[in-house]
Amino acid sequence: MAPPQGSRAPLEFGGPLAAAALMLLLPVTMFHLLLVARSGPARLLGPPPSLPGLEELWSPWALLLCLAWLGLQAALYLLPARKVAEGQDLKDKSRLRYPITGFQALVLTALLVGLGVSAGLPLSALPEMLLPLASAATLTAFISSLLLYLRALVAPASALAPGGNSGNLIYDFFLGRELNPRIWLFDFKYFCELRPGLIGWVLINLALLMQEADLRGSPSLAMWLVNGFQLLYVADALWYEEAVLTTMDIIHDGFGFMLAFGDLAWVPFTYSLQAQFLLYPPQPRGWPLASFICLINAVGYYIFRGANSQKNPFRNNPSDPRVADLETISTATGRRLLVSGWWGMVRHPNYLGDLIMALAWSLPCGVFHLFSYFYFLYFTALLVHREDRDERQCLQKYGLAWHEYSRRVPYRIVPYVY
Ligand SMILES: NC(=O)C1=CN([C@@H]2O[C@H](COP(=O)(O)OP(=O)(O)OC[C@H]3O[C@@H](n4cnc5c(N)ncnc54)[C@H](OP(=O)(O)O)[C@@H]3O)[C@@H](O)[C@H]2O)C=CC1
Ligand SMILES: CC(C)CCC[C@@H](C)[C@H]1CC=C2C3=C(CC[C@@]21C)[C@@]1(C)CC[C@H](O)C[C@@H]1CC3
Repeated sequence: MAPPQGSRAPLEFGGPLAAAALMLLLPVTMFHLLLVARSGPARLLGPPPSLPGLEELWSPWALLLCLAWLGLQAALYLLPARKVAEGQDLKDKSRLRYPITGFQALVLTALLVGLGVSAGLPLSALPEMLLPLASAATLTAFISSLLLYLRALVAPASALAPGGNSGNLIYDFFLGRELNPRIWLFDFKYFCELRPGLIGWVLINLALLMQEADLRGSPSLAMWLVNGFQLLYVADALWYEEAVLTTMDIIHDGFGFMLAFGDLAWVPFTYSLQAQFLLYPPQPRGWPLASFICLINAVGYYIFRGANSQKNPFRNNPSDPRVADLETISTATGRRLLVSGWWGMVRHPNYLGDLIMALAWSLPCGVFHLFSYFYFLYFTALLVHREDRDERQCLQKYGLAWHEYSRRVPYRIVPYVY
């Protein structure tokens, strides 16, 4: 991992002013999207048709529901694990241990929700509560970030993240100071990255599907497609949960407002926008078009999974038989870089697959509404920026070897384009 840099680390995300602007803009954008989504046909640009009153934005019940959800997911996290995985080497060469219970949590949540619905739980009423739930999640993210910031004040220097410790309060609050805040096996960042937000996202999607069934007699084909594609994505992330231990969020970034808000509020409430959109103008889709969209999603998934299933086993054990035949280059750190297979096509093949899937999730909503392409546009910007950050971190880690890799694999995300 990157050496400790503290206040000497170059500022990312445009520095303190941009961090302050993002802390305001991200929640505002999320509420804008939620407001226009329910006023169908949803328009991305321009003001929402009506502004909500305070009673529509805030409810103590929504806060209670949000906390109960976090409590349930925390309890599922702590269930006996099928495996306890080790993270990457820390600064002191030690490794943290992480329970692998994500997929189990998804299945148990599905069982509990199934039991609840059959006992009369009105899941299709959930979409009516999205605004107050988003407010509760945003408040929870702000308070958690504050507590995390305070906790970092007494953390040893070795526990701090390479970025996020500039000395500027706003910037450090945004990026997060402590790398792996945890109490024993309960790792707050790892927990938030995968559980409450991702599982919450598919639950909101399901509630929207049920609401559409209530409204129109049965869910539309477009709604089934969006639910199916996104469930596959979330189930995949939880099935391959261990892979998140090699992402930059876990090995490089501290846990601050960016990830707390991203995980707890942004993911469930904006990643479900396509399903929210589909509730209003009915989107009749025939099977030929649906099959074509499924094909696009399958291609994206094939690249995404193929690339991640080469890099993750390779990082855990370079002699793993699944990747032992791939060509590599050595680096001065002793770690090697893959230069063949998916990682010989572009330098971020997993991002390419992810973007193709993002497109497939918007297509069921038609091609005339920019709103349903919000996720695709945001995600393109996020991944281009993330790739650029990763590129700089890899250049710092691997120096000449990274130059050599970039020479042999000149394109970053899209072959012959970028
Ligand atoms: N849906 C969403 O909102 C988001 C989804 N994602 C997805 O999450 C997944 C993880 O993303 P992310 O952590 O950003 O990126 P990666 O999983 O691609 O990890 C980047 C790291 O991989 C290692 N690496 C890079 N090139 C090579 C190579 N040629 N051979 C071996 N190792 C290499 C480097 O770390 P090192 O060498 O130190 O191991 C680098 O820092 C991706 O599939 C991405 O699409 C990501 C962000 C948001
Ligand atoms: C609010 C800001 C605009 C930025 C927030 C970013 C976060 C939403 C994302 C940062 C990295 C993420 C990853 C995932 C979800 C989104 C966030 C948290 C995955 C868990 C999605 C599923 C993949 O299989 C793994 C991803 C790891 C990174």
